[in-house]
Amino acid sequence: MSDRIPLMAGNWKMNLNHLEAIAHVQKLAFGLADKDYEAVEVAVLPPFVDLRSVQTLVDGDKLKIKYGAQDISAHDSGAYTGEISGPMLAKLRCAYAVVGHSERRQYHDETDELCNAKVKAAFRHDLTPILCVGEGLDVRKAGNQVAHTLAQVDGGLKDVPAEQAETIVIAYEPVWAIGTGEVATPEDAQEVCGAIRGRLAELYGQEVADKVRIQYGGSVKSGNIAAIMAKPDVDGALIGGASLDADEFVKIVRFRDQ
Ligand SMILES: O=C[C@H](O)COP(=O)(O)O
Repeated sequence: MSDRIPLMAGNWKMNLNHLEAIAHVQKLAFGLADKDYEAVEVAVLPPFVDLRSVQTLVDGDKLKIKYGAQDISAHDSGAYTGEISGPMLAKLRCAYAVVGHSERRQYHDETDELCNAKVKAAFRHDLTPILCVGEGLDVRKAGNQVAHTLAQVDGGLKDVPAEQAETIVIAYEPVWAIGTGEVATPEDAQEVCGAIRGRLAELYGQEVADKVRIQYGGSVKSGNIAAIMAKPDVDGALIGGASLDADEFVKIVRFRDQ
């Protein structure tokens, strides 16, 4: 039995302004106010402009909800218009920074090389990267999902030492299942999450591989989370659309109640 603590992270994407963010986190806090969820770590990943509001609420009310950013610059400062740096996120006491979400790879041409630089930038500032990997529909149809995803893992972790790698979170998100309602089967999720852990063992040894949390992402809802979480190599979920509904997100966090 794994002692990895599941991580349920809500990726709000480009939704909820800073006022809506406050109302939303208050609803989550209310829904998670008892002790039942303590064995699950809960995080929200709001747009950058919401982070200060979320920080103020979490600090002020001593909430256990963690928060992080949806992206991070590979650079620490300088003439990079529009970018947000690791030191800025660390100053806001972010716990996490998402790296290489498929929407960044698709719409902003983010490569494995850039993702690797962002992973290192996050570690430089004590932020935990959530490295997103996963195949598109064409790759899945060709049956190459494992090789494709492991190449992204290799690229993202290049020259990352074991003591950092053991703290990373990897999110397996088959692109064809994101926002489509098309959820991967628990077996699909396990196939690739298990392969990712196997690759981590090859790269860093089994002890490190056993510490890394691997999430599944793609049309997760309260109705399918329990079956996905029953798989041995799935340690949580990266939740998009369903995380915008506070009641639904709380139900996902409480997957063990089902
Ligand atoms: O980061 C979250 C994923 O892209 C999944 O999004 P979704 O739950 O809306 O399918």
